[in-house]
Amino acid sequence: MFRYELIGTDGGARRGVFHTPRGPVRTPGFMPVGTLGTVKGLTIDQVAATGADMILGNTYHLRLRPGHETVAALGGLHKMCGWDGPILTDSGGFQVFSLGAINKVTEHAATFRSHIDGAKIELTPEHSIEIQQALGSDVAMVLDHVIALPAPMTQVEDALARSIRWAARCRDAADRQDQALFAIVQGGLDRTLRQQCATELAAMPFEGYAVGGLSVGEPPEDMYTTTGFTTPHLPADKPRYLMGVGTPRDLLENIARGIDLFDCVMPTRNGRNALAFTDEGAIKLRNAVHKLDTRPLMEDCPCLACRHSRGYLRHLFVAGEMLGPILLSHHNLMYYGRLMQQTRDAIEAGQFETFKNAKLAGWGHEPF
Ligand SMILES: CC1(C)O[C@H]2[C@@H](O1)[C@@]1(COC(C)(C)O1)O[C@@H]2CNc1nc2cc3nc(N)[nH]c(=O)c3cc2[nH]1
Ligand SMILES: [Zn+2]
Repeated sequence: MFRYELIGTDGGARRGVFHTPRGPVRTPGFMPVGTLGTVKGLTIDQVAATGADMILGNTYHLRLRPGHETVAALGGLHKMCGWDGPILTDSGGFQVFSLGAINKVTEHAATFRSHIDGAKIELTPEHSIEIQQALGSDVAMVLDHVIALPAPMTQVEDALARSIRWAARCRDAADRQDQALFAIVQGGLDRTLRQQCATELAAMPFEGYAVGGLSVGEPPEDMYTTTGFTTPHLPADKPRYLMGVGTPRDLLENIARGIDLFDCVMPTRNGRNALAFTDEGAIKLRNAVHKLDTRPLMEDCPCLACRHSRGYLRHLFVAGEMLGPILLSHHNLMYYGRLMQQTRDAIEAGQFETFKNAKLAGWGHEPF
């Protein structure tokens, strides 16, 4: 049902395919974030046109609204959204700690109040799996205990140990052949803790392995270092997914360190805020400098925004027209999708290092 096929490597970079019952996921690959069953502002066909093979949904958000039983009654996440490719759902581990109002963590569960109506919700490893099964995602994530960095070492160790125990409970609860379960490595920025955690989870039967606890505000170099000493301890025959990452530079730096899959709100969130990703770095469309610019964002981009001029896009944002965020979200996801396609080609050609350096040079020093 689920199989990771390693096609080739170039240094630390891997070119592969993650085979799933709903189709193949080309790696390295980027997953657009569809938190509430929609990639904000885009139709599912527009998302497909960006080259995405798999999209992400969120257990925490969908549990609160419209509710996992409602999603199930509407035929499950795929049918409800109209996406018949693979869907990965995050477990709620991160959202409870980043969005959930006052939460309490015991061995049994993470308890929080809904940020929507204040209802008290108890998220156990078993309940997270139950929700993800009701949503019908192809890949489920274990429930983990994510803590904000920086944190005292004792707190990092405590959350790490709980995350491993919760991963085992998720493994026991996840009994569907058609739904993969990915483990999540924690351990802060500590080399020893990360390697211990990766090794312990690698000894358990998971279909994939995520590196969690990063992209939480740490300096990019610390993220890259941490990924670099974690991936060698993950199984080479399973996909590796770096959660919540990142900028185009983050993607290439982490692909160089053995990461296969990514998700991040940046392309869509920044798109809604008039920031465009291009090979020359970020373009802030509200800037007056674009007022009379007749050029598209990028000459060779097939997206919906690049049929128009920068001047028009700026006008849409200045006027507060809803088309602005829609067009720029499409461009940014197309940029990420094309970047991943170019990366896969570069790895196959044994040119990844040259390709990465050329991209970094084009993006400049403070790219995004
Ligand atoms: C809260 C919100 C919407 O999620 C995004 C975004 O803000 C923001 C805030 O600032 C940026 C960095 C741009 O990204 O951080 C989030 C992206 N970083 C991230 N997502 C994660 C999801 C995770 N899920 C689980 N189960 N376990 C994890 O350890 C985990 C770690 C993660 N790290
Ligand atoms: Zn474009």
